[in-house]
Amino acid sequence: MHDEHDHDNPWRQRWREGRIGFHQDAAHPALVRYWPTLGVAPRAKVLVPLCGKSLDMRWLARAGHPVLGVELAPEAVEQFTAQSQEGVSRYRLPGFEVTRQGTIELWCGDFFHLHIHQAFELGAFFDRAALIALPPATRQRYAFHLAQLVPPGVEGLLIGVTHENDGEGPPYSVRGKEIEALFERNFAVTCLEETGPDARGVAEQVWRLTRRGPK
Ligand SMILES: C[S@@+](CC[C@H](N)C(=O)[O-])C[C@H]1O[C@@H](n2cnc3c(N)ncnc32)[C@H](O)[C@@H]1O
Repeated sequence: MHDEHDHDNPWRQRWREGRIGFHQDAAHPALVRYWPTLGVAPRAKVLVPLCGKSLDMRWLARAGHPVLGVELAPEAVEQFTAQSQEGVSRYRLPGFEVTRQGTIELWCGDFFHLHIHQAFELGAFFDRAALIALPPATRQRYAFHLAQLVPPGVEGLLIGVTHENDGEGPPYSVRGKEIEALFERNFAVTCLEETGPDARGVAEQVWRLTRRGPK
């Protein structure tokens, strides 16, 4: 099987070469706008799959949430922790090298290897450019895996994009119908906002997902 940790993994190459155009220099505006409208408990731990070095994690931590980010590229983890003066501690878990800075834990490894027993106490999740970073078949695995990790009642935001070059990515264009087909079985799915296409024809959608099932 393809080893996601492989040095030749395309994402590892991107990070090594600094081709990280997806990174934003501030927390995502939709996180700031919509997070407070979710029913997430104040100190709930937030899972950030495929987290990169996103400042969304700093925003969530400042809002009082412990954060568990999962990221394949050690470069992303190093660059993230270097943004702050705060001390860092490191330890190993099966499949992951964990770096902790304050209330933020970055688990370096393959998201698909994150086991439900390692992901206990997750109270929310935030996906910006995670699902849409993945090709179609892997998106199904992602939706299923996320559903396995979070207990019923847990809420999260998912920020995706659509564009005209269907089939090309990342970022892949993932339309509303596909989001619903991927998640509806296990989540209540609501579109909160759709921004019109920008100059490159890329439109952004903000989704609220609530894990179904008895609490
Ligand atoms: C499009 S970027 C988005 C990063 C971040 N969410 C942001 O908004 O800046 C996708 C990230 O997922 C990471 N990644 C890809 N596949 C992964 C996997 N299977 N497990 C963990 N991280 C992965 C990549 O290295 C990359 O940093």
